[in-house]
Amino acid sequence: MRWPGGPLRGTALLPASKSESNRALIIRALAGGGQLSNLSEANDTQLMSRLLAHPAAPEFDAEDAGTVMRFLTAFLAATGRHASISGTPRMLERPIGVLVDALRQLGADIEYVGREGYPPLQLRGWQARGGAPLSVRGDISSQFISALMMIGPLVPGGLHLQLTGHVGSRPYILMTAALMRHFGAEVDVQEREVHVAPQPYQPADYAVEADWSAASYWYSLVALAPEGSQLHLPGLRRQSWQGDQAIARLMEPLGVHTEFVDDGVVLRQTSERAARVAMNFTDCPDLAQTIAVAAAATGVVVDMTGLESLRIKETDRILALQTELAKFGAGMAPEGKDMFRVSAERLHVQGQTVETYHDHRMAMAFAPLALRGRLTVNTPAVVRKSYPFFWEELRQAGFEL
Ligand SMILES: O=C(O)C1=C[C@@H](OP(=O)(O)O)[C@@H](O)[C@H](O)C1
Ligand SMILES: C=C(OP(=O)(O)O)C(=O)O
Repeated sequence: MRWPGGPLRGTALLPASKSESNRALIIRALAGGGQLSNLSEANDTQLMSRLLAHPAAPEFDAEDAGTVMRFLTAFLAATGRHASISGTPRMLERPIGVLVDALRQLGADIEYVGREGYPPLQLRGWQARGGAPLSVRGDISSQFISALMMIGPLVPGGLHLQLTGHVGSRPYILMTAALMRHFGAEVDVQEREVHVAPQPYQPADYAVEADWSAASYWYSLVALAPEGSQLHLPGLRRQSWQGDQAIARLMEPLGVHTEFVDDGVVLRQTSERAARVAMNFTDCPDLAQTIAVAAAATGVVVDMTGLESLRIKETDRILALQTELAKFGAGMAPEGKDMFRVSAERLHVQGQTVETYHDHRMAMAFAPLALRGRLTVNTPAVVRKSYPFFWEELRQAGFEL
């Protein structure tokens, strides 16, 4: 792919939020009704929708979708299903023990088919128990906590979670609480405690917002594009439940200003770039790849912390970033405990090929480098997980693909 030159301008279409969509689908199934509009086109959402259409199926394939694996396991357990649930080879390397332990304490009969602590799982019904507080680690994946919260209204006496460890991805926990309340649940989230009352969900309608994580790639494109670039992204809200709205703040030092307009945002490139910044991704891990590549390309040195969960996502994202950034003369070096410094003297884009490691975010995070030279992205179809029409939008924006 390559960019023909000149500023980047126009409007780009975003997919709807897959995190909101996948929560709304689970909650609606438990509420027994409600109209969901603007559901995501992402494969992760299409998959969730298809699987929930046949809840009595004997086998479920969560593919490479973490939210599907974790949310559906809790849903199937709490609704007393007898079924197996599996996924891609990578999914079988992503932990699920914290969730299984908690579900067992709530009365679910679950067995590991293979390795202890990992999918695939065999579910054999549930004899609901409730009442006692459950201690749940918050430092592996917030998806375990969200999964438990969503079945909370079905737990006799309600659900009481005590969160231990350093809680990551907290905005996703708050998003879960917000959507549950929208469907009539009573949820209270404190620093280390979550309470869900045993009050049934009510059917409700919900219109899903556009996806801020997907928007991050357009922020990066505006940051790297020639002077005078500006872009309109419809569908994003100023009041958002998505923690990845943090991209608006994180991209200021990389030279992108956000203006909220009636129907979304307008991004403008500014000439004000920081020489060096520190950023923590504990609350927004999915933005780390976007920022790492954009920082390397704009010459901003970024000290990144809060990256612990990146090693257990679609791929080991730290290793993938280090390997692929090195091809462009950029580095992501460990600096003491838990910190990585991204820096590049001068980034050279001259015909390199980016590997994507079955990770949609690797493909989309590196794509903006095409503004600086000819670039090949291997297995581009990986974007289907969250943003199936990403390449089509780039073509519309003027890229030669
Ligand atoms: O709940 C969610 O929708 C998500 C939570 C985050 O995962 P972790 O909680 O595992 O960090 C995030 O990375 C993922 O893309 C979506
Ligand atoms: C980590 C991600 O998704 P999941 O955990 O739901 O597979 C992601 O979309 O970046």
